[in-house]
Amino acid sequence: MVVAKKYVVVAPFVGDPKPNNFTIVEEELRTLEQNEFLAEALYISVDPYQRIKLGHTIPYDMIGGQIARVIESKNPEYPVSALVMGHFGWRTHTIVHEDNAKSCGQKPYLYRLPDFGDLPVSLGLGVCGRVGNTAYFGLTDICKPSPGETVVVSGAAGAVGSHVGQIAKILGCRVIGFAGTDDKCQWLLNEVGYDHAANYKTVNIAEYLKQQAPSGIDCYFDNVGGELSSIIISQMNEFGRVAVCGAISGYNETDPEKRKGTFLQPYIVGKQLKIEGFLVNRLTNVRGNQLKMSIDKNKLSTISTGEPTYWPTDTKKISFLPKV
Ligand SMILES: NC(=O)C1=CN([C@@H]2O[C@H](COP(=O)(O)OP(=O)(O)OC[C@H]3O[C@@H](n4cnc5c(N)ncnc54)[C@H](OP(=O)(O)O)[C@@H]3O)[C@@H](O)[C@H]2O)C=CC1
Ligand SMILES: CCCCCC(=O)/C=C/[C@@H]1[C@@H](C/C=C\CCCC(=O)O)[C@@H](O)C[C@H]1O
Repeated sequence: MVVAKKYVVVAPFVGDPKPNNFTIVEEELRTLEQNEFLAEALYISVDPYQRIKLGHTIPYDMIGGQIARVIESKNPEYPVSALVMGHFGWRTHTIVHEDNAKSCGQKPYLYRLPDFGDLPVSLGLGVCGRVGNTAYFGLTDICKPSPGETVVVSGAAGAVGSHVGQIAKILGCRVIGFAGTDDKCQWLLNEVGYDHAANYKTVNIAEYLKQQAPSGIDCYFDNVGGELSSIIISQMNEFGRVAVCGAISGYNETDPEKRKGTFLQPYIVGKQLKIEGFLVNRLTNVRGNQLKMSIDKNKLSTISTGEPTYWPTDTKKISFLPKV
């Protein structure tokens, strides 16, 4: 009999998530029924949305995507040793019934990974998975940048932002990023390929943008929300486009007073801006063929020719997950 270990959220998140928000529980798994398979986690994704996905009554099993290997199967579509991406949560072993997995709220819920060749399969959670798709579809479907335009990215050194910058450069744009340390900014400039990068904690953001984007901003990929975003949006050109991807500056903030923002409507109306929020699942569902292509061919072939680049993250044992 297989005993799974899983993370259970036992205390609500207040501020930064902490180890005592979780406990690890052992779960004895039953034998497989027809059409089920047993998946063993190889890589588990730790993402900002996991702390704000609401509607759960404590205690609940921690959510999240993982790359897993099929180690036992009664489903010919998922034979032993196949690799899958699935939203199984933070757990070591999962009995998966394809129909149940497909009806869970977080699409894309379950699919087999293509052969990644020499590339690490963890990319199925990164550039060849939701991270890459969020960057690619958010930028190209919503910002729709043209060559020569100026694109600003917040959360630029994060998983999504570092890919947005690379894709924008591939599309021929001038790219400016904001990140929270000088080291991250150097990395953006020297390795990721951003044209300009600044530490939003120490720089005068409005002045910096006037210097580095003297002709104004055409596209803004917003990962953070809050005051940084308000300053950027107030400097956009006529018909500028904003892809609102996330609002990480507020995820740990429990004081509603600190979430109040600048009155932006005059800029939005005066400059006739388009500001659109998105969840990557909508864009990948609409462009389902491209999602398949991106994990089958496009992303992998562009990686193997050198762009976009990915930076594998150190992997840790499951006991380290809350610290990540
Ligand atoms: N819409 C969608 O479908 C999806 C949205 N997202 C969103 O994309 C965003 C980025 O996700 P991802 O790249 O995976 O995250 P990462 O965890 O890789 O990076 C997030 C970065 O955000 C920065 N950050 C944290 N707090 C603040 C703050 N107060 N102000 C400005 N920056 C801050 C931090 O960098 P620093 O040190 O530079 O501050 C941090 O490293 C998130 O908002 C996430 O919710 C992600 C996936 C799908
Ligand atoms: C202010 C919320 C911004 C969330 C951005 C984000 O990281 C989205 C990630 C999605 C995630 C949906 C998570 C929260 C959405 C809240 C609304 C809801 O459906 O409850 C998940 O579904 C897949 C990620 O791409």
